Amino acid sequence: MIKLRDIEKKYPSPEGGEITALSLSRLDIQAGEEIGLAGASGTGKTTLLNIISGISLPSRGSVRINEVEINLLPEAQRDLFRAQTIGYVFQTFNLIPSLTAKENVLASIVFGKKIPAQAREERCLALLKRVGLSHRINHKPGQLSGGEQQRVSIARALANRPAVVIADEPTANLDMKTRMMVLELLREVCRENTATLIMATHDQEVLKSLKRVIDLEQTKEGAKEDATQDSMA
Ligand SMILES: Nc1ncnc2c1ncn2[C@@H]1O[C@H](COP(=O)(O)OP(=O)(O)OP(=O)(O)O)[C@@H](O)[C@H]1O
Repeated sequence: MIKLRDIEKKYPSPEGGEITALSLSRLDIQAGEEIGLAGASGTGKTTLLNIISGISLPSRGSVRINEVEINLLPEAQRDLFRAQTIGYVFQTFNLIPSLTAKENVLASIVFGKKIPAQAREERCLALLKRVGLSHRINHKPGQLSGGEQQRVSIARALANRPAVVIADEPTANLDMKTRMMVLELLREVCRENTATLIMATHDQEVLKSLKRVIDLEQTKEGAKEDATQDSMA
């Protein structure tokens, strides 16, 4: 359901010339898969997540999600497609500081779907309950722990019942105990919603627990031309 072909992402270098942030000949991801993205700092993990989600466009190549070539969509349509299809869990949570946990989740429901206000509210409360935060719905991000904020951001990412959940280092800012709990929660809720999960991480324990890992370091060095080859960790 996700197909990437001949992807290249270049950025202008501050010193002049260009930086190739990502070069990937082919990547296919099936619906419902759980994928880990590995590779040292700077190998292009965030770049790839941003390209899959349509946050940024590749310099070359095509990105198809459910047969829609998102890199060809005008920006407004691409934004709507992303809001309806993709849930993004950011490393730094990216919650709106002035809104409560419930309002943060509510704010991310796409109004284009014409969901009645009461149903929206019920969905938010159900998601916050699912992530174990029924007792914190009126807390603002500054009144929540790191693990709690990350759980709000998971609830928010799922608010539109996305087909694809993208998580960029979802456990990086959490302590050891919270890390595995947040990770398991993320995987469980994706399974319940039959959502595809794509997760960039440096965490070797997390990578070991995943069936399919794509190592961008290897693709970058040319050791592995085809990133669809899996590494069973
Ligand atoms: N806007 C930009 N302009 C110029 N270079 C950029 C830009 N964004 C990223 N890069 C470069 O592209 C490369 C890939 O960056 P990216 O953030 O995707 O790496 P990453 O694998 O996610 O790293 P990390 O594990 O440290 O988060 C890096 O070398 C980075 O310096």
